Amino acid sequence: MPSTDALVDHSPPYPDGLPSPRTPLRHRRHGIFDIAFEERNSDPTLGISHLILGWLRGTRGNVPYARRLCAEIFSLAPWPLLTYLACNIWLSVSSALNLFFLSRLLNVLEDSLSTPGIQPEMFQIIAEMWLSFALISVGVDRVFTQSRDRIRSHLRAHFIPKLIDEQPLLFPISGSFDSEVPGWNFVHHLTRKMRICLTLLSQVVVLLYAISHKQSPEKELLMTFCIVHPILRWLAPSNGIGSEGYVFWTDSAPYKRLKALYGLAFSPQYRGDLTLDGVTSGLGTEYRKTSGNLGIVTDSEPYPWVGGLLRSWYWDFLINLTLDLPLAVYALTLPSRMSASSVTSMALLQQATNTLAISIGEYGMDPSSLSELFAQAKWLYDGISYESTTINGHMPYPTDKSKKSGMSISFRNVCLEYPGSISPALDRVSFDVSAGQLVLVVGANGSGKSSMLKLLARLFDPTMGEILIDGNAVDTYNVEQLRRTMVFLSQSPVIYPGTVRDNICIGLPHAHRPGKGSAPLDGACRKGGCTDFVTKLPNGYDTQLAPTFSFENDFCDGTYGIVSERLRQELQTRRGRRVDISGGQKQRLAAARTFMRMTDDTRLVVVDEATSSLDPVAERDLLAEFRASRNGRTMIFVTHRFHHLAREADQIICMREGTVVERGTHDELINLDGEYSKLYDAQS
Ligand SMILES: Nc1ncnc2c1ncn2[C@@H]1O[C@H](COP(=O)(O)OP(=O)(O)OP(=O)(O)O)[C@@H](O)[C@H]1O
Repeated sequence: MPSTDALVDHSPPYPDGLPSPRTPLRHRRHGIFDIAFEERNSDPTLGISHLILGWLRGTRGNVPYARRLCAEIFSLAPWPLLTYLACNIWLSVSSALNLFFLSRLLNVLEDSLSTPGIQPEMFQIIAEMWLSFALISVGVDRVFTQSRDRIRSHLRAHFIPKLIDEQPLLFPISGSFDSEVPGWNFVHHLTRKMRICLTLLSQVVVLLYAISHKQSPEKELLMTFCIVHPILRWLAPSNGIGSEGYVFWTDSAPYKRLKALYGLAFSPQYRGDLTLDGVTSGLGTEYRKTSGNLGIVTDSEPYPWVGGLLRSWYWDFLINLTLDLPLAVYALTLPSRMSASSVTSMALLQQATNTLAISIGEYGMDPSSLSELFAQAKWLYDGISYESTTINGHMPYPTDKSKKSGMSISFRNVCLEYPGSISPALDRVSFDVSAGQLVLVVGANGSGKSSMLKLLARLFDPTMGEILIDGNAVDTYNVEQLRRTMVFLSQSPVIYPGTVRDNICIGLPHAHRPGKGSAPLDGACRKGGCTDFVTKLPNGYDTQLAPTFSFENDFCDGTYGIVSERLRQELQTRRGRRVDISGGQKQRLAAARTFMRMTDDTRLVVVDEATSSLDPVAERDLLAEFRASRNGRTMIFVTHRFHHLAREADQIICMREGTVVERGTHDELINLDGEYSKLYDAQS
């Protein structure tokens, strides 16, 4: 298998520290959806001790990372962090405090009912405290947001550059961080856990306090009934699905088709092509027909809050029943003792029980376990200290900087198999390219031309065989230095989010970045054939080609609520206009980028089918510019339209199905009447 970081997903298959699932998967059906989940702890005799032991075993290894992250965050932003924690503590206990004041107020009310006209100062104190409490809550809310944003800014500024500096193209970021601000998820969920626990604790204390201060004989009974609901809610067994997470999918063809039709009808990106493809009507009819095929089914996605998914119906029934138990018992069994005061007390107790139930529900919904959070801390430090698995040699390249020459390349029985593919992309490929040669690589689609060239830049390593550069195995050289001497213009050039200037100068060290209107930038632009269209852009080199940021996501597209047309236009002007450029212009811009990167150290230039969108004149001019910049460098062209390069090439490598079938000059190959002559004739 090719040993390459770009190919191999290094993110842990299962979060470090979590027990690796050994039990078989269980499946359930929910409407048109299939659900799969892992059943943990199927042996009931192992019980809770097994769970705790498993948790400890899984988490222990990551505790040092979590501790290190906590310490690092504290040293980065001590005051914002302390403020954030203090706010969290306040917000945790505020609902309990609220209840406490309410209970005190009701007690005073009760007392004043039995002894009219007393305790006006008590009323005043409670009212003042209540008001201050409300005011403090407003303040805390704002300070909470500010401290949160400060911590996030510190984390972003601290961790992202560290992660980016460590071989950004190779580190498998996706799957390891679920936040744009590394470390934030850890802080957020850890404090959330603390908050939920504190909330629960304070609410239980207030509830017990409220009950214990009642001077009624049924106190114990009440206390029991108030606690039954939360306890039941906590302990009610789930049917296995909710305990660790689950995946769901559907095989329903009509449902998938409905989704696709919806996407076609409402996604602006398809509009133009749909019209060109003649799909201007009939989508509605198709939708109606498919909808009929699907029928009336349960198609709400099986999220945990969907009724009946997590617990059996009788547990849900019991939980609901116990919610109103205190009031029901009070009303049914003790009617003789009911008074106005006991009704208000009951209302209070009921509210306390409900709040507690909500908090417990929130605890149950908290998706991240501590072990996952600790594993996230480990991922972060793994990312920072990430070392590429690509073998990095110690030999500098070029070995002799003063000698300006091209790169000599040899492939010896090179094979490449992409992970998961059924046939090799390259099968025992061998050839030699001398320094300074102009080489043409030709062959049908999928014959392995691009794969072969990517091996030179060590985007992948061969599965078998050997590649030599200037007579030495490619992995004896320092990868970075080797790559710096190669310039690639690829088949589908990417336009990066940024300005025209950013796009041409990307990859240049900051010190070498040209200023406004500098000669190297103008030169690269001219050689790439983009001077004309760039000068016509609204801001020339500084035209933004794609937005550098976007807040368009599932929740928000820069608007909130129902906005007027005037507001939309305001947003449009403020957001800045995105300039779209054509496919050919993109190729020209990418070519300019390639010329910009050519320096005295460049030993190899690879142009991989990079002129497919250019008009014939632009293609001819661009290839002429490349040839003019040869200057002793080795140059490899991959192209399907090669007749005007064929005679000039020192060597033509002709490929078919991952192997080199013919190799030589044009004159040698054309008379063979083989693959090459077939391809050549097809162009004429
Ligand atoms: N990243 C990849 N993962 C898996 N398979 C790949 C990958 N890239 C290429 N392939 C497969 O490898 C084979 C060779 O592809 P390659 O792109 O090298 O051919 P090509 O000669 O450059 O084709 P074209 O002329 O269409 O550009 C193809 O079968 C392709 O499907």
